[in-house]
Amino acid sequence: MRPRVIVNVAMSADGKLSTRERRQVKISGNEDFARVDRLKAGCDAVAVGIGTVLADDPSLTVKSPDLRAERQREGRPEHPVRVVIDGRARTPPDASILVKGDGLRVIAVSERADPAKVEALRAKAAVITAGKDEVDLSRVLDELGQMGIRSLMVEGGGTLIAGFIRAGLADEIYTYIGSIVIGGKDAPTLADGGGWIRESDFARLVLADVTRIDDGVLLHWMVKRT
Ligand SMILES: NC(=O)C1=CN([C@@H]2O[C@H](COP(=O)(O)OP(=O)(O)OC[C@H]3O[C@@H](n4cnc5c(N)ncnc54)[C@H](O)[C@@H]3O)[C@@H](O)[C@H]2O)C=CC1
Ligand SMILES: Nc1nc(O)c(N)c(N[C@@H]2O[C@H](COP(=O)(O)O)[C@@H](O)[C@H]2O)n1
Repeated sequence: MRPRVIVNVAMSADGKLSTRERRQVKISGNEDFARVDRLKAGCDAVAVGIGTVLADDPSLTVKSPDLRAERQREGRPEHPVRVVIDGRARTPPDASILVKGDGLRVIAVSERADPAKVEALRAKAAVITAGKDEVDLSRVLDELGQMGIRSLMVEGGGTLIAGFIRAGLADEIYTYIGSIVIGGKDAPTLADGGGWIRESDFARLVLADVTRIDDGVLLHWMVKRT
């Protein structure tokens, strides 16, 4: 059974995830970061693209000691399984996602990844090879499902999220819209890459909830199945 895919991003009022040079920006306030931590703690796994690892060096750990303790009481590991979608095996061996906090890591690579880099990563993570040039996200979800993962939070960035949407694999999207304008036509957005041209290809969403948080607003969308 494939995991349910829940996308979460924070964007500026003009829809940007970071600056045009891909520098991380604090968009969420404390209340929203706490919500993100709860969402992550409720999921079996959390994924980012290699672009986010190289730009932000996130750890993707659960930050709240109470939430980590709750997971352990429930017989779950302290942190969700941390997953990097990394076609060419470019994850640095000292990346925070590999060295901070206990628990399983999964790196999903394509057949084009350098075998020596893949072998080096195997010392720190389970490696899934799926897809010829790009990572085949559908196969990755199948493999994660076989590992018992039922829910996957996708934290970004925009290229990876577009990949999940394009493949029809995203189930829910949380967008926190903060009270800043970042600007720049080349700054990352929720769904980067080539985008879609035909209206029939656009993902269709149903608005499930709207909540004021900090100085912004949280939108919770369900992705319509076509
Ligand atoms: N505000 C927020 O909530 C967040 C912001 N960000 C920002 O996003 C930026 C990074 O985003 P991106 O550069 O778009 O990188 P990304 O994190 O989306 O990674 C994209 C890369 O993943 C690899 N990939 C392999 N297979 C793929 C597939 N099937 N589909 C898509 N990608 C695949 C490709 O090498 C691709 O270039 C950073 O500036 C970061 O700060 C990232 C996460 C959350
Ligand atoms: N939810 C949210 N709000 C913001 O304002 C952000 N800048 C981000 N960024 C993403 O959060 C991840 C950080 O992970 P760790 O704290 O290192 O575990 C990372 O993927 C950022 O891009 N998110």
